[in-house]
Amino acid sequence: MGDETGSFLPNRRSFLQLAGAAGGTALASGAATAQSAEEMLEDVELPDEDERPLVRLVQTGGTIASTEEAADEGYSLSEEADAIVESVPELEHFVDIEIAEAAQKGSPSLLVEDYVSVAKAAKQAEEDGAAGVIVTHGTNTIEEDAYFNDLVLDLDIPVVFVGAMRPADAIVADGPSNLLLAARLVTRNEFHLSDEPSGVYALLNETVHAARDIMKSDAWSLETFSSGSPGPIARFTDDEILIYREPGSYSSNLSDCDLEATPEMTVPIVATGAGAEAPLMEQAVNGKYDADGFAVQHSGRGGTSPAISDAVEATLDAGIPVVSSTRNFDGPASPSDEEGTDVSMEDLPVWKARIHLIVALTITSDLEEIRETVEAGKYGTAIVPTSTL
Ligand SMILES: NC(=O)CC[C@H](N)C(=O)O
Repeated sequence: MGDETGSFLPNRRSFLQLAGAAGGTALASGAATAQSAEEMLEDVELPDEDERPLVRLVQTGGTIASTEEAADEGYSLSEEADAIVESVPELEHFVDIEIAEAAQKGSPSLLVEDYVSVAKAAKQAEEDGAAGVIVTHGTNTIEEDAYFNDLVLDLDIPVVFVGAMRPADAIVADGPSNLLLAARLVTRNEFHLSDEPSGVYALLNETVHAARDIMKSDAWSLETFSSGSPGPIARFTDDEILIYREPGSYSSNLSDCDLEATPEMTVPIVATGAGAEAPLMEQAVNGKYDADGFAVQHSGRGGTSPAISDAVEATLDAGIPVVSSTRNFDGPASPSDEEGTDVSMEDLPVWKARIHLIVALTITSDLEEIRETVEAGKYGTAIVPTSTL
């Protein structure tokens, strides 16, 4: 791709002007308002039709694909993908958008097999010569699907998950501008890496996060995505994209996993709390429940209720892998201990630790090797081991 690829797309200011000219960005914007946007486009330098980069849009459900009518169903009713693209009539002048559907569901209803469908659609997009992939997604579990894809994919093109906190027909919908910025992102050279995976990202509210680090932090606010201490990868201003961290993948590369086997893995989450118990672990130890592994949410740097501690020990003795994360929003769980009886999932929340274990278990069920798959990621750098301080 040439150096100028990114410049085909309007900057934030001209996008806002265009959106204003289009009479807002609701799905309902009709022909008359689109015509005003056409007038605005006369002042912008447009690429020739055959120079527009191909971008594959993989659609799932969520608020970005819903109208206010669907509020009672938790914004899980999907609008057709072309309606979402039409809500940004300016887009087609800059990129050639092709639509692929993965799963028409709100994100809490998505299954691991749906994550596999997204991964396959992204691989197909690369094979078809796309410059990048945009996945429209509900924000509730966007971080799990994005992390899964970051683990299993090894693509030359970037994949960016976009969501919205306001439905498509809200007075100030955020989906359309997120979609436009996602198109800008995936066509930028900085996000096309040649010697390592180009990475999976999540974009909301003009900010770009690494799939490994992103977490939804607020159930209502537009500014809900947070990467905690590692911080976002980039953000858009009127004229620029400001890049704070090297683009690329921050996850371990587990693209040698058995993708088709991931939906078959059973990995329950066990969360600690005062007097909390772990009946599923006990059943797994007694052969009454078939689990491939467990993801345990500790308190602080590490520590569970006595019943969970006992159940973890018995589960590990039974040869069933257990990984440990912290319920704290930021900062890692304590490093794995030297006896190899624990796999620390660094700062991954337990729901992402579970996704990691699901993918890793298709490669190995050896605890030490699972630990290596975690440590192969790019979470921070411990320059002085704590034990030497
Ligand atoms: N803002 C959203 O997208 C959240 C609700 C939505 N149902 C989801 O799939 O996550």
